[in-house]
Amino acid sequence: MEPSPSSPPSSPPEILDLDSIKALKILGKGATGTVFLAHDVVSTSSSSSPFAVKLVPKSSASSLRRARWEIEVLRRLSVDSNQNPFLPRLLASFESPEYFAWAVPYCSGGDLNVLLHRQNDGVFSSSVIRFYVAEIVCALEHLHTMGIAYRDLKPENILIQQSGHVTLTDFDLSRSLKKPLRPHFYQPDPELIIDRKKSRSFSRLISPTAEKNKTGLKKTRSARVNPINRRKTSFSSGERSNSFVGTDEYVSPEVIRGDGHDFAVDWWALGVLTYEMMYGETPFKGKSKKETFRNVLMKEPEFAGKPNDLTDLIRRLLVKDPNRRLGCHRGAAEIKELAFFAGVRWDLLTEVLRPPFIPLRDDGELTVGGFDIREHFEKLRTTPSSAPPSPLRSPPHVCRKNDPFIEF
Ligand SMILES: Nc1ncnc2c1ncn2[C@@H]1O[C@H](COP(=O)(O)OP(=O)(O)OP(=O)(O)O)[C@@H](O)[C@H]1O
Repeated sequence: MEPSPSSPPSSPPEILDLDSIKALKILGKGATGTVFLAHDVVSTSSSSSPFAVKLVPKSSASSLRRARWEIEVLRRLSVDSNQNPFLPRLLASFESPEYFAWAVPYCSGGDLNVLLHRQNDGVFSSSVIRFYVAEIVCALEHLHTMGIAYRDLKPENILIQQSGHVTLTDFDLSRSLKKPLRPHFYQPDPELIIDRKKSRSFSRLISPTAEKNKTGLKKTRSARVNPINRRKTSFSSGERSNSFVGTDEYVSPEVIRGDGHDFAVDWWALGVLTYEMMYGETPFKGKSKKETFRNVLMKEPEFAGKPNDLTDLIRRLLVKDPNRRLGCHRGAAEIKELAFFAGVRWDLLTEVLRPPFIPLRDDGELTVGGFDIREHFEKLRTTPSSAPPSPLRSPPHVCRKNDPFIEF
């Protein structure tokens, strides 16, 4: 049973002791915070592995609210009975008058944007897309059953764990909505739960219908829309939100129109993401934000080549009317039933031992020395316009392609 949004964690997360940790490098910098790779310099345990620490300055009421909310979501995801393999948990947190800091497990494979960009033609094969989309569907399904709309799905927010499985990150734009009342909303189709005994390699967990993508379209990084309120936020029934949030190429028509939105915004964004993984570019990108938004509202996505199960999935997710969009009635169950996922053993996803890309192990070289996160924060605070020192920046993550996986 899912805990209610107000369920307390089974054990309170620890206080992050900044005196006992050192940062090894900067993993990423977003609009609100800086994420460090850190390790515990006090712990004598040989098993203490590096973790990620996000530091968010209390620079405005909105950053304060969003950081508090992100910690709250992570706290809920850390409740024993509510953990999900494709979502992070909170390891520890700390609040000072100037900032919030919190620790989550380190994802050594970097993000999906970098991984996609590193492919020769900037696209994934349909079997790789199937693997990532299946895991993302499960993560979104879990959030939705908690009553949380994620609202910021994009490649930059999908991290690759050391195991090669995905983790969603960045919950500051997510929103608590009333859980769907329809009784069968999240009931999986029993026929999708298939024989557990077969191989644990993902290549055998799915149908071998990989069709090669032949486009070589260029990849661009999507820009985040400032979370501004288009209209006064109102929750008439608690089921819809009117705030205008997201990343412009990923924003759904209902958000642009300011109609109010619900969980269907995540299924729209999943359609954009899947398209981007297939073609290397998002479907509605224009020369300006205005043109992008016009395309989102008016233009149908273009598909090169013959229609197939993958384009069918994307087409159904990119339906402009949220009430006719795939997932709007029975949630993830509707998506899991599509032909593109035929043969996927949803209950075995985490047991796939050979995901498409496995990060190279770099833990050994990482756990020596480091710098003080607070000193780094102070330096940035006193020189606000200066960029973070470049040597601290993370080099592009290197993943090894999992050769057996790409065979089918
Ligand atoms: N657990 C993690 N392991 C490895 N890298 C991480 C982790 N968490 C975050 N990162 C890196 O840091 C980047 C920024 O993280 P995050 O998106 O949480 O920050 P943000 O300030 O909220 O960004 P945004 O502007 O998108 O809101 C990510 O894109 C990723 O590259």
